[in-house]
Amino acid sequence: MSDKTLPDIIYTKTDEAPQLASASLLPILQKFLGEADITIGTKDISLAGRILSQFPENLTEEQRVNDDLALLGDVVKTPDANVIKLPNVSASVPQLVAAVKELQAQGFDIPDYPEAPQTDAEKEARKRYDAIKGSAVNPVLREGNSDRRAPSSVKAYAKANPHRMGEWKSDSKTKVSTMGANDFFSNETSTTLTAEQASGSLKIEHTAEDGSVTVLKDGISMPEGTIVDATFMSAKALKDFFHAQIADTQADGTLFSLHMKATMMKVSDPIIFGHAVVAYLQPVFDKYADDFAAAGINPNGGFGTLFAAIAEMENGAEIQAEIDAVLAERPPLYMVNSDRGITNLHVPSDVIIDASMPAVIRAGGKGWGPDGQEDDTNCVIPDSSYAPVYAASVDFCKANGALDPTTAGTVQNVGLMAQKAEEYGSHPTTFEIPANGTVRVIAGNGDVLHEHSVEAGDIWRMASSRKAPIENWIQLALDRMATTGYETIFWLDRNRAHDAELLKYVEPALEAAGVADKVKIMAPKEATTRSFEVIYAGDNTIAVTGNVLRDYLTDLFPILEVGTSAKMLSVVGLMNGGGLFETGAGGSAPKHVEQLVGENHLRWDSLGEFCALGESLRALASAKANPSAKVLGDAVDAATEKVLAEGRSPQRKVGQPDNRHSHYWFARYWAEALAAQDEDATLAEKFAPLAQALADNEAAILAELSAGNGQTVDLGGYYNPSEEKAAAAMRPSATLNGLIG
Ligand SMILES: NC(=O)C1=CN([C@@H]2O[C@H](COP(=O)(O)OP(=O)(O)OC[C@H]3O[C@@H](n4cnc5c(N)ncnc54)[C@H](OP(=O)(O)O)[C@@H]3O)[C@@H](O)[C@H]2O)C=CC1
Ligand SMILES: O=C(O)CCC(=O)C(=O)O
Ligand SMILES: [Mg+2]
Repeated sequence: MSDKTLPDIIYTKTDEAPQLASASLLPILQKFLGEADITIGTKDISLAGRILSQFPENLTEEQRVNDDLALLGDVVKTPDANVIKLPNVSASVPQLVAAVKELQAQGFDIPDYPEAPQTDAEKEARKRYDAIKGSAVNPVLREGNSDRRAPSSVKAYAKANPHRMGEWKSDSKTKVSTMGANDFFSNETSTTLTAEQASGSLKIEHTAEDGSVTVLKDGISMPEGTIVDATFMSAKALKDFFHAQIADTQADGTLFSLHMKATMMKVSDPIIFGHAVVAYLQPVFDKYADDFAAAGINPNGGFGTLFAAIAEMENGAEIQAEIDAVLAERPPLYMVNSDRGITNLHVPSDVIIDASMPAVIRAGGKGWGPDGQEDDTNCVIPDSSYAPVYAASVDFCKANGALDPTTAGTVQNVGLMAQKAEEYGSHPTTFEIPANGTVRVIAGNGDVLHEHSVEAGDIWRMASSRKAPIENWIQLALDRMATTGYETIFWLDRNRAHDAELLKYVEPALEAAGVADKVKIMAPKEATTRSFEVIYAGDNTIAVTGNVLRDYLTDLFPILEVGTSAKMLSVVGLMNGGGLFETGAGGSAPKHVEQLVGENHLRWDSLGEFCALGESLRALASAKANPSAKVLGDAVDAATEKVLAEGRSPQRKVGQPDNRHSHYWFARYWAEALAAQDEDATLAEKFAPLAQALADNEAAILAELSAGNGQTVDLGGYYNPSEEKAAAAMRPSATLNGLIG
């Protein structure tokens, strides 16, 4: 795209803590880059922005919002792309409903989210909301594979300043429980498309026991060489599993915790979550089945929406009393917030496996119980594809104690991600099966690629991985291996259908590169144990994984090694050239917003933004032959290292330095590094006075940044905060603002 209106670097506007941090950081970036005539501008991919962009006909001219996600989806396919991507909300239904309510209250005349659409208008609204829901941004922007690792400065800092780690005891009752049969892992079949099969489009058909055929999806076109998997989870087996786990947790005397990813797996996982909600309250769901049906209750939203709906029912008090009685008999639930009584089963997006399991493991196998105390927990992870990774982690820590951050090596990741690879691209082809029968995937030439006998309620899905992304991923892994010399492991299980197809690409490529004897191929469970052995010994390894493990491991290992995944370098080399620079490997930290609003302290660490910026500037330097961009980028790295070395990162408690203070120090160290370098005399001259002024005004600036500590903050909205109010809160230093402009 040669759109002259696009800035050199696009900085995304997202949600929650990263968006608040941007209100302070972006003006600094604009000032610094502006001195080198580099433009940086925003595109809005926030949840609120994405909702508003889909209902132009409901809005006034002034209220209308451009569909920036669609625009960025095109940009990332161009060789000029240079996008800094901050984490955004991947909304569950309760979050989406809350965002819609907030926007309506702000005067935007958008429709309600229709839970059970009836009219054509409701069906149309639901279709648009379904496209916004869940992980709707990352799959669009990730037109490349993922290279995530802790920068060496971050590792060095963690070794010198270790974070707190919980103690692991060998008699810990914490464990991971998984189905192991009749789940996605065990039912999977996989095949690679031949030219003939790819010549026409694929369709997915359901044939009921009475012979009636329903086309679940057709017109799916995929190129030759695409790996196509299909599988299903048996609803009956899942229900039995949850009941068995509730009993098992009771017997163990631990907390019941459910870990999945209802955001990224936006079709399958809310259904799985709903089954857990029903199982936990089974006697109530049985007794009040007719009342619940009449009230249109959908358990997939969790206890939160269930309790709210019950409160509206005539016999609501009676039902709630029965629920309380049932819960009193159940094992205690792992809590999201014990002060407010929010359990694991309240909201499907509160406990997200990539962040939640590392937190349990870092804490020494502990979760929070309803009494506000830490306890051992049964970590229930229904599907057995990746649960063994966490089981092996727990076992390793039980046997060897907690990881010691002062001596630990590192696990880097090269992840297959491009073009909606694997399960994370499967939502349009995931179905809750309406009736007993057979599901078939039929190729353009009539070949039946997959066939499964299914029962009503089973969750069936098809996923695909294209050849070009796979080849790019293998090459990226080999490049990283050559650069680092680290032990390189492809986390692939020969006994898993999909992985066996993937290995048909991987093994010949390793042979051709002459490294087949150097690279290891290990199933996820064994690869986990091996990787722990390596980092406990102080050595380093590269985990070459599929899309889901990319996600899981780039929280797991960073959180154990360096205390957070916020400080990760997260680079997506785009397949058509250009780069997407993700900031950190974590999310949008909703708890941080609560703290800012409550006591005017933002503990968000922008180190991920700093790392992404350095990479983005160097990419710009080579793409546009702009040597000043390289000088700016190298100075960013110097400043980032100094922020770490001097302990200028945000602290957790009000009264301590926060995100705003860290931005001041970053700006100052960046200006100092630019003034001190001798590659670009013009830039050095421009930044010397700014560096001086930032130093001279240190006391005034820090005092002004801290002046509002402890007060409540009005942002004018949660999903759609007022830009003026956010700027006022995040830029409280008149002195700093005067210098930055
Ligand atoms: N790339 C993306 O776009 C991603 C988006 N998400 C979205 O983020 C939201 C929250 O997800 P969740 O699973 O809770 O994960 P988060 O990463 O937002 O939160 C987990 C915890 O990690 C810590 N943390 C994360 N980032 C930072 C940071 N920069 N500075 C300091 N601490 C940090 C915080 O812990 P502490 O309590 O120690 O402060 C936080 O409470 C969801 O809406 C989810 O969909 C999630 C992952 C990736
Ligand atoms: O897109 C999302 O919802 C989450 C992405 C994520 O967790 C990751 O890429 O690490
Ligand atoms: Mg993640």
